[in-house]
Order: sequence, then C-alpha cells, then structure tokens
Amino acid sequence: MIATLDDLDVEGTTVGVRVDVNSPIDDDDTLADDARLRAHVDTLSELLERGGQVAVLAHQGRPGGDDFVSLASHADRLSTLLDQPVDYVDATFSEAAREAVRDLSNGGCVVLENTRFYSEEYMEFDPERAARTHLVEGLEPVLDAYVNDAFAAAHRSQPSLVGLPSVLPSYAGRVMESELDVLGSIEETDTPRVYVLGGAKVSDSIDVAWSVLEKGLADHVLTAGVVGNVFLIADGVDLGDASSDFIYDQGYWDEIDRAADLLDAYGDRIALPRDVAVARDDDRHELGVNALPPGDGEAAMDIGNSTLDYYRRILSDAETVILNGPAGVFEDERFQTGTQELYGVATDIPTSIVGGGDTAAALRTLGVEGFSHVSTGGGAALRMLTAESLPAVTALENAPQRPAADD
Ligand SMILES: Nc1ncnc2c1ncn2[C@@H]1O[C@H](COP(=O)(O)OP(=O)(O)O)[C@@H](O)[C@H]1O
Ligand SMILES: O=C(OP(=O)(O)O)[C@H](O)COP(=O)(O)O
Repeated sequence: MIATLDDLDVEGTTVGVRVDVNSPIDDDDTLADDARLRAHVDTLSELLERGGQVAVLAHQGRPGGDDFVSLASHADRLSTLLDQPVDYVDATFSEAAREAVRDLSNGGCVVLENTRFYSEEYMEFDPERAARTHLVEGLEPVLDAYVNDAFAAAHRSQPSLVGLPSVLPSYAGRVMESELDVLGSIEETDTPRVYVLGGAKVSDSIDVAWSVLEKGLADHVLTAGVVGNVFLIADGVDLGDASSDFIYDQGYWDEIDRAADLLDAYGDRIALPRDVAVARDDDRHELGVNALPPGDGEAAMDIGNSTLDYYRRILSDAETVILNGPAGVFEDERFQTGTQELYGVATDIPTSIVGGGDTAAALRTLGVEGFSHVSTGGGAALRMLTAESLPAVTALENAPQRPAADD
C-alpha cells in the first residue's frame, strides 16, 4: 500500500519532491519543451497551497549528452507555471543546498541542481545502500517528508528515487498515483485488447510482447517503427543495408533472433507491416514488402498505407488499445503519416492508453489528442506493462512510518 498526498499533513512540512522533468533542450542549454514540467504542476501547487515548503529534485539528461544541463531554466519555467517565485540553487546536497531548503518559508519552492551532476545519482543501488549516499545523507536532515512524482524515472534505482524513501516518510505524488492506477490495472480493461509497439526501444518492446502474449493479455500485437523493422527481418524480409546497419549500430541485432522465436510461438497474434516508406528523390515513397529490398541507402522510415489499412481493420474491433512508440521517424514530416493515422484511429477506441516521452511529443506535434491516458513514462511504462515491479514504487511501498494526515 502506497501513501499519497491525502495521507500527508502538509502544513509547515518541508517536502523533497522528486519529479521527472527530463526534457528536450535548445542549443542555448535551456528548456525546449515544458510538457513534463506541466505534468507536475498539480502535485507541486497542491503541496504549496496546503502550506508546505517544497524542494524540487530532478535529473536532466545523461552525463556526456548535449541535454546534460543545469535546471536553471526549468526553475524559471516552473515559476511561470506555478505563478509564484521559484528559487534555484546550483547545489543538490551541499551546505548551500541545505541552506536554501532551510530558508524556505511556508508556500516557498526551490529547485535544486540536476541530481546527475553527482556520479552517485547515475548509478543503481539497492535502497539500503542508496540510503547511505551523499545525496541522501546530505538532504535528509533538512527534509520532513519525501514525495515521488517521477513516474517516468521509477524504473531506476538511484538515490533520489530509492534512497530518500528509505529514510523519510514517503508519499506518491498525483502523477505517480494516476500512472500506477491506470497502468497497474490493464488486466481489468475490456477485450479485445490490442498492443501497438513502435519506436526504437526494441529490447523493451520485445519483452513487453513476450509478456503480454504469454499471459494472454494481448489479443493482437501490432508492430511498427524500428520494432516493426526488426520483426520484418526476423520474418525473412530483406529490408536493405541502411535499415539493417541502423539496427546493428543501435545494438539490436540479437533481438532479431528473439523476434523470430516470438513469431514461432505466437505468430498468429503478431501483425507485421505490409509496406514501408523510404525517402526517394527527397519525397516519401512507399514499397510493399514484396518489392523489398529498397534502393541503395534507402531505409524503412515509416509504415505505409496498406499497413495502415490492415492495422485499422484489426483495431476496428478493439475495446482497449495500448500504444508505445511512434510508427515512424515523425521528426521528418515525410514520415509522420504512420504515427498520425495509427494513433488517430486509436483515439476512437473506448480505452486508449499511450506511453512514451517521444510518443507524447510526437502526438503534440501532430495534434493528435483524445486518449484515455497519456503516460509521462516511456521505459517505466513499458516495464509496468510487463507486470514487473518498479524499484522506486517498491521503495514507496516499503517506506517508513509517517505522521497522520491532518483530516
Ligand atoms: N523506422 C524508424 N527508423 C528509425 N527510427 C525510428 C523509426 N520509427 C521510429 N523511430 C524513432 O523512434 C524514436 C522514438 O522511439 P522511443 O524512444 O522508443 O519512443 P518513446 O520515448 O515514446 O518510448 C523517435 O526518435 C523516432 O524517430
Ligand atoms: O526520459 C526518461 O525516460 P524515457 O526516455 O523512457 O521516457 C526518464 O527521465 C528516465 O531517464 P533515463 O532513461 O536517462 O534514466
């Protein structure tokens, strides 16, 4: 049983709130998209309005990446979204950070620096060991409670996610609560239930496909994106060198054998693309699977119209659809059709659940809306769909005793 904000006596309490605001970043190192920040506004404003003091903890990017930047611009944006001043301090758990947290008055909010600027926060620990990291030992003395709203990072066992809830009374924020509610009860949704697996997380998607087919949760699995390309190769289709090299370079070559095993075991419930779109003379050009391989240097960048017709027929009977990953390279407007059409069809199905950071961004870009639930998580949502436990959620379940709520 996980405690929520309903169980927390907020007035006068200093709360460390872990959010996931890992976002696209512009060339000047500032925030390019605030969707993930907006998702946490309900949790943060509720805590502030109920008289708490809030220290926001978050990561941005991974060491070495162009998006591995400070949270200064996130704090600026948060101030606008919350319509109140939000301090920012370029420290996470040092004396400067503790001082900034101690200085908070009721209803005050400070954003601490990118947790991953410190190496421990990019390592995986069991909760006991995570409780003895510098981040946890540095912050614990100035916090009364911990709230985890970072569902999108809940598959990581890093100190700010599993260490703090080992030592502080801990609660799920509103985002976490709603994600667990929806993604934790997929088995109760109506059937026929169809899973659409696109995007580029091939290993994770194959794990999900195995799990939902084996457990009888999926009546059909439709494949698209890089996942669909891997299944086509596994089925003996020659996709040409460009797509094969891409799959090899991404480290997914071994997944072809796993996809082939899956087709052997459950091929009757797995649908593969019937055509693909490539770039030819700078335009989109569709090729039926029988016409493959494509020309030199041409890669399969999207699903084509006959695949869309085929998938539309399967989806026309569905009561529930769960989708993860774009159907094509949506960043290039020539290859947006697959994602736009496929996800568009899904909005007409009674229960439609979408997961994935890039997927959510694609849907915003393409103006596709009307789903029952759009998850803030990609990897975390996929992991939940395999009914695996998420370390940060387990840490909340095992968190220490808490003070009683005020009502
Ligand atoms: N056919 C394709 N070839 C190469 N990349 C693709 C293809 N289809 C989709 N993608 C890429 O997949 C990426 C998103 O996949 P993924 O990270 O799995 O999504 P999410 O973050 O929603 O879980 C996008 O950058 C998109 O360009
Ligand atoms: O963006 C995230 O996950 P996602 O790409 O699965 O949506 C989370 O912030 C986790 O980031 P990480 O995969 O660098 O640990």
